[in-house]
Parts: sequence; C-alpha cells; structure tokens
Amino acid sequence: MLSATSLSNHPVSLISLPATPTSPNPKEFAASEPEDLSIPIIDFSLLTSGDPNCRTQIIQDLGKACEKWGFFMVIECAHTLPNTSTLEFVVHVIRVQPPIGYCNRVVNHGVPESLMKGVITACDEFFNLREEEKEEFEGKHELDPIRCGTSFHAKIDKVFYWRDFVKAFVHPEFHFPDKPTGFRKAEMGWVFLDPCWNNHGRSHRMIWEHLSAIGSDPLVPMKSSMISVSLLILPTQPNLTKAGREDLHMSASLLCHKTIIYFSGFDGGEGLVADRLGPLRLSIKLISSTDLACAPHSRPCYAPTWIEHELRPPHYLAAFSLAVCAPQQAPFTITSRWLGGKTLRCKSKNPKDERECSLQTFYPPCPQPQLAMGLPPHSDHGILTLLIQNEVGGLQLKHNGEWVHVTPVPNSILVNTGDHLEILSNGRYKSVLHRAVVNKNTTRISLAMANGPSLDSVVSPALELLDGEGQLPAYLPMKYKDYLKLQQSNHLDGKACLDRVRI
Ligand SMILES: O=C(O)CCC(=O)C(=O)O
Ligand SMILES: [Fe+2]
Repeated sequence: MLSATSLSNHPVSLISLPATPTSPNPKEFAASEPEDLSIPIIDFSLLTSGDPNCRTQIIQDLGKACEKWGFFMVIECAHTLPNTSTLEFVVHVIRVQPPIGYCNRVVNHGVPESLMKGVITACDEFFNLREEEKEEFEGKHELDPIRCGTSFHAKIDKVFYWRDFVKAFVHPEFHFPDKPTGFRKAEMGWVFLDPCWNNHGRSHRMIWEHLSAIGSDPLVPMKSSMISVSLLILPTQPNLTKAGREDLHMSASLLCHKTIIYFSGFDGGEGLVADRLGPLRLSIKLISSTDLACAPHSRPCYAPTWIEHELRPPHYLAAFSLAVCAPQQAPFTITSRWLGGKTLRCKSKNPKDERECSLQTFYPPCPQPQLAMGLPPHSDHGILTLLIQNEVGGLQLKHNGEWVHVTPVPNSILVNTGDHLEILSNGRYKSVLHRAVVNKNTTRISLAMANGPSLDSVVSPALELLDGEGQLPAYLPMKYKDYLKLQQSNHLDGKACLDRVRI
C-alpha cells in the first residue's frame, strides 16, 4: 500500500510532489483566518441545567447553530477561549448538581481529556505501524467493517490525498484493527453507560452488552476482586408539569450519557492500566427514570439495583465511542424538538441497530502543501459527525460561500451536520461542506465519529415535518446502506451524492 506516511518518510518526497492535473490551485486553500472565532460554542452543562430558561435558550442556540453553520464546538468549561467577546454563542456555565465527589468531570461534553488524548496517541501508533502490518486491514468493499487506505476510492481516484485513514464500524458491533496494543491501554478509571437505558425501556442487559463491547481479551485473575462504583445524581424537580417531565427525562438521559462510573478500592489510587488488571467484578447501582421523576429532594430516593459483571479491559476507541454518545444524541434530539416541538422519527426502528462509524485520519507533514490535498470538499453521510483532533489545524468549512479555517481548541469536540440530517429535516439543516488542508511541518491527526440509522433504514424527509408544514419532500427516499455505498464508491466530490437524491 502506498501510504502518505511512507511517502512522507521517504527522502524523495522531501524534494517535490509530482504535479497532477488534479493538483489544486494554491489560491483555493486560502481561508478567512480569524473568522472561526464566531463558530458557535455550545456548553453542554446547560442542557442538563435545572433552570428551564437555560435549557430553552441552549436548545434554541443549538438549532440556530445547526441551521446557520451546520457546525459547532462543544468545549470543556475549564478552557478559556481566546477573544470570547467575539463569539456569537457564548453562554454562561451553570453547573448541574455535581455527582458525589467528582463534580469537575461531569461538565459540558463530559468526555475526559485523558481519553481524548489517549485515543489520538493510539491512532498515531497505528499509522506508524510498518506498511506490511497495516496491509491486512486494507478492506475490499465499501461496507467492510474495517478499511484502511490513502485515497478515497483506490480504483477510480486519480489523485492520492495526502493522508492515510482507517475506517471502522464501531456500533452495533465493535470492529477495529487489533494492533497496536496501545488501543487497549485505556485507563480503567471510568466506563460510560449507554445513555438510553433508563428512558427508552432498555434493560440492564443492554448496559452489559455495551460494557462487554469494551474489550475481549481474556484476563488473568487479580487480587482485589471487588470494585465499588458510585453512580449518578440527577437534578431533581418537585411538582413537574408534563413538559417539565419531558425535559427532565431528556436531562436524565443526557446526564446519564455523561455519567462517569468511578472505580474505587484499589491501592495507590493512580490510573489503572488495563493490562495490569485481572477480571474485575463490577457492581453498578442503577436507578430508573421513574425513580428520578418522583424524587422530591435533592437526593433521589430510589431502590438501587445492583448488578455484577466481569469487566474486560477497555479499548480506547470503544470507550471513546461510548463517551461521545451524549454529544451525538443531544443536538439531534434538541434540534428536532426545535423544529416546532415535534419528535422526528429520525432513526432506526431499533436503536440498537444504529450505525456508528469511526474514521481516523493521519496527515503527515507534506513537502509541498500547496500542491497536495488532505481531504477534498465533501459533506458527511450521517446525521451528525463528531470530530476531535490533535492540536494541529487543517480543517476548513464552507460558511456563507467562504472557506473558514477552524482553529483547534484543546479538549473540544467539533460537531457538524451530515447529509442524513439534511434529508430528514427536508433541507432545513444543511450538511456542511468541509475539507482538510495539510502543512509542511507537523502531523495532523483527526478522529471523526459519524452516526446514522441502521443500514436498512430508509432515509427520507420526516413525515411529521411535511404534514405539519405542508411542504413537499425535497429528497427521494433511499436505503441508508445504498446511500453509504453510493458515497463510498465514488469520488469524494462536494455534495454530489446528496444531489443524486435531491428532487
Ligand atoms: O481531518 C479532518 O479534520 C476532517 C475529516 C473529515 O472530514 C472526515 O473524516 O469526514
Ligand atoms: Fe468529513
């Protein structure tokens, strides 16, 4: 496999790149630099705020962000942004009542920094494997669970982009290359619960399915066999109206998304490295949303259910994919509520089949960045894509006809709208065009998580919208599987794929 990494490491590549007819015009890469400061910022802690006005405000802000930009950033509140006065959507932080002991972690997007850094470092290790080691993951077909490569579609692309990638379906089944071992070194300080367990009638079993997805290595027995786990505290509100209850349910599910289970009972208290551990008996206290809705005081009164299970060592990517459930679900739930308060039938009939795909991209230093392309302009196929990156810029997005450079903000998650959201909202939330440029000196790594319905779901404008607003459908229905195949088997070319279903 001719990878960008191997070219970059090769002395010849330090001289020049061959110009090809598809080499971009250098002017094309110009982006309006500081503009990105107005990219909407969303503070996730407001979504779980006990103050209904705050929630209403943030819901509206999210809707506007999706509509005007198709793009927003979720930050940790500990981070101070440069020049905040110019931000269009700065909102002040109101923290939810903190869970026992660990309040500072459950704020905003709720994904621990160590996990974000760990998964990026593990990606780096993967791309630096020898070419022969990566070859076995090349993948032959568009829907292969793991695919590794350089150009978008090796058979038809005339240009190799200056990047290497590995794509993997991480949900409903978790797939990922079994190398390098670094991916399995996630610290065992936390595990995330599936957020939907408590308000969509999911059984506790689901949780275990998720937890078991975290890893599959056999473990050796360990000495300290019991781990106690403290679970969640949710904001509680007496005398809830129906709307209030709905909000609480939403908040509960959002907070559960972010619930961090802390393990205790180990000596030393330092981070626990998975491969030092044997089988862990994990006990989790579960409370249901009914208990929550009834809880009159700040501490919900509930009858906890204890379950025990053997936990396997976590995989960085599996842990990350669970961790980003909230940022993925929340904007969608909220933007659909914002569409006249209707709940769009957006997703698969069975949420268990929803598809989540992770795409890790590695852009090594490029000798002539003005002649190379990292990733051409395109929109993503799913509902929303969440993206994290190392601290090297390169992502640009199209806003009001201009390319806007996105400056990386440490510990932030970028969220962009995808084609499926555009179709579903009948064009109200457009999928955003974006691209990646490369640079001469530094490697850039990004990790995108795209989520969509199950492969057999038919993607079409939401009936609720059409009925309610007397609109005609602006997109033809298509099976998600066929849409994915169509997009993945052609050149990556702006919104060409979406244009095929546009009426
Ligand atoms: O590397 C980036 O920032 C962009 C990646 C991207 O657009 C994608 O994975 O779809
Ligand atoms: Fe993308």
